[in-house]
Amino acid sequence: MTQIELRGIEKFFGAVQVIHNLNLAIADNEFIVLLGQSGCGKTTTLRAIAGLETIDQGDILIDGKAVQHLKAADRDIAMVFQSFSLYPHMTVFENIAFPLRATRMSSGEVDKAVREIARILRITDLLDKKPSALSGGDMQRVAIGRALVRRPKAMLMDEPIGALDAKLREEMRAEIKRLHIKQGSTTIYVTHDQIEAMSLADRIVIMHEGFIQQVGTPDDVYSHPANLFVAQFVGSPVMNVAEAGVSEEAGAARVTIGEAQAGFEFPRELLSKLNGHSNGGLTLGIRPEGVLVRHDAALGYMPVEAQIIEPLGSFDIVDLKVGSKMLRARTKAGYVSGPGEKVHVRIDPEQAHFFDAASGKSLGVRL
Ligand SMILES: Nc1ncnc2c1ncn2[C@@H]1O[C@H](COP(=O)(O)OP(=O)(O)OP(=O)(O)O)[C@@H](O)[C@H]1O
Repeated sequence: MTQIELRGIEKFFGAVQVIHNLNLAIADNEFIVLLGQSGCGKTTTLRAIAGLETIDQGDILIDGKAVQHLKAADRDIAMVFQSFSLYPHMTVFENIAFPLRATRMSSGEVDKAVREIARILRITDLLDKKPSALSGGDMQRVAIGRALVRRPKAMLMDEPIGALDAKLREEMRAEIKRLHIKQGSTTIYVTHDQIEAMSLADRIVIMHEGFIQQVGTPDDVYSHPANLFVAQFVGSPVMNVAEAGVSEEAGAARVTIGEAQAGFEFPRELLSKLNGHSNGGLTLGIRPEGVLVRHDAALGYMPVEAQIIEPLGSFDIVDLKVGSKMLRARTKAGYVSGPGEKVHVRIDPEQAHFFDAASGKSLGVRL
């Protein structure tokens, strides 16, 4: 049982504040991913939990006990870094056994513990090898084994697979997930890779410039982004955003973007749901899969010209000019044959997001 709670954490480096009033409660066995661009404060947060960095304000509680004044060694937390920090002169077995040597375990118990963790990580056949004989992925498996072998209260991982090539990263991602399901330890994982975050996390913490932007399940942050930053940070290709105008016309709501004369038809209830934001200061967000494209004219569809087509294998991303604004749509591969083709476009109201243009906050409108 390990719960971790961060309360009102503030951190300065000199005069620069890099963490602002950070609050987060992590449940037992939860896999939390801190996600954000380089420099947003993820690593500093992780190091503060581990005790490798001091904090200027706030409390770090492990199982309800404040630990911010404890040394790293007294917090019983293991950490895995991006660089493979193995001892080169020791075998894999000795590397994994190392944290246990300082304990009172008998050599028989150490042997058993190392073999058990090696079995879970599928590295039993590597136990007699030296790190120099291992691939990058195997080195990181050993580093994870060494971190887990003493059954720490929590596992912290800082971009543990960031240095591996794409194929290996994918493999290791699955491995880390499998390991977590099997071992079930409270884990905090730092990455700037949203696919890694989406595939691993129970909940994702999205950070920007030292502030938490949103905490939620992968589906929450993708389907209900709290603000424009999250909306554009999560999802690839990125969400289209455009300043929008909303008016009432013929019993329906009409949403215009990019100074286009014609607008997109939305259900009338949009007007009441926008709560007075319909007079301006509104930003529309729509993911490429919410931009619907068809060849022939149909009710509610606007004629437009395709600009650029990006084939991405199983689907294409097609740039469409709507007034002065470019909207990116996701279509079946080859659906639009080339630039200049005339197609018809519509925005799926159910997939539309509306934000306050000034604050960037989501207005929480669901149609
Ligand atoms: N020891 C330090 N001294 C001064 N500034 C630091 C120190 N460590 C980090 N910073 C600054 O604090 C901010 C947050 O850094 P941090 O490493 O936590 O970000 P990050 O999101 O983990 O980024 P990255 O993915 O690049 O590690 C950055 O602006 C960084 O330059």
